[in-house]
Amino acid sequence: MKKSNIVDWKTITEFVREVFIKHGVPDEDAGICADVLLQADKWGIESHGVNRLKPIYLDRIKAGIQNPVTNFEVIKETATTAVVDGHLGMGQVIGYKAMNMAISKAKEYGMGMVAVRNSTHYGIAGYYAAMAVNQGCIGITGTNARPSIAPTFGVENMLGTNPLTFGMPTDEEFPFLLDCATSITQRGKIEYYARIGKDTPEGMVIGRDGKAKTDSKQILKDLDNQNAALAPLGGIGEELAGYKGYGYATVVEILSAALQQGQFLRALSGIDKEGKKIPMPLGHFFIAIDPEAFMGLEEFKKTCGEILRELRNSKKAPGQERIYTAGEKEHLVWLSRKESGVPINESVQKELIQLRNELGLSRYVFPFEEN
Ligand SMILES: NC(=O)c1ccc[n+]([C@@H]2O[C@H](COP(=O)([O-])OP(=O)(O)OC[C@H]3O[C@@H](n4cnc5c(N)ncnc54)[C@H](O)[C@@H]3O)[C@@H](O)[C@H]2O)c1
Ligand SMILES: O=C(O)C[C@H](O)C(=O)O
Repeated sequence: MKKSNIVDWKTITEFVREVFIKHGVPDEDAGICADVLLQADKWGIESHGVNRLKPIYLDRIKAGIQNPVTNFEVIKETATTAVVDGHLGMGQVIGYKAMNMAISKAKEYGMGMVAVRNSTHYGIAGYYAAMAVNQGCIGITGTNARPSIAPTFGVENMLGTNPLTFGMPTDEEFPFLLDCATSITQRGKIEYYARIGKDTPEGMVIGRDGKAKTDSKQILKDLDNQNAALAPLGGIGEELAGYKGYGYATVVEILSAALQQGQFLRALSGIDKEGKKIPMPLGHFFIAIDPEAFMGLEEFKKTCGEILRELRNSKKAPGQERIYTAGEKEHLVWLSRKESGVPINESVQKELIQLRNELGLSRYVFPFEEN
């Protein structure tokens, strides 16, 4: 077998699924968790893919701060809304079920919204928005997260990197899918930089002294010790309108916590006064809107497509050959990876081999191993 850092989709999906099962996640749920995790890699979002299998999900299950078995409890419901308690189960399973609930309500009543409490990290927000799009709906979702972003004029990491994510069906091959944090960068990207030995670009992270921080490994420690904070979208201070990112991160924090009366801001640090790891009961929200309840799905798709095409066809900046719309680059990455698989960096390769050996999954031989 020729050595390669690329693992085909079937192998990596089965492996990740089995690893979740070995950690106590029931079969069907393990399939959902693997699907959400690997969708990140399919779209080229390395920060939230297989990179995070061990450090986020397995380590948290092992530390007893996240339950492998998900108890999805609907605690309040109307025709168009619901509040769900996830009981610290698997965030991906909770997110999947909650968005499905919002979609069913939208299909029946035009709109549906589900607020979730006591959840855990749900991975890429775009997965859930895309679920709605695949059912012919507009999908909107957000989540709070452990404290990372400093408010404008502050240096304390207070807000999560809080993605605010929108998916829209169009008449094109791929949807409009705007899926990003409300900070310039997010923790997963800094983790990825640390894995591949890269500094974090200046302007994304500040220390308590207000000065830039760029050492990726150190930033991750400092975020936990409250000695670093991420800049909101727009950056530090008011000059490039960082208060807009700060404002949107706050919107996500409010919608994630206040509708379901859950924890927020520093209460989600996941670390107690003695430095011990504790659960971070996260909140999410999921909204589905059925364009059929307005002027019709086909009409919506057509107008949406026209807007996107007009944007892409507008005049390019000097030296630029192409204008993209949100979701397009991810679609292109998928097309380029579809037949091959996921590239795995050396640091993650070691983790996968170690997991395989520890869990007795000897039937998996990865293409990056020595023969
Ligand atoms: N669960 C959590 O707590 C959490 C928190 C933060 C982020 N995340 C996830 O992390 C992932 C990455 O977030 P990020 O902030 O690093 O995203 P990012 O900065 O890479 O931005 C990605 C978005 O920008 C669009 N985009 C990129 N280049 C573009 C261009 N030239 N023109 C038009 N659109 C363009 C992409 O299509 C995509 O929608 C997301 O999936 C997000 O949901 C999760
Ligand atoms: O890591 C987190 O706590 C949230 C998010 O996934 C991020 O990468 O910032």
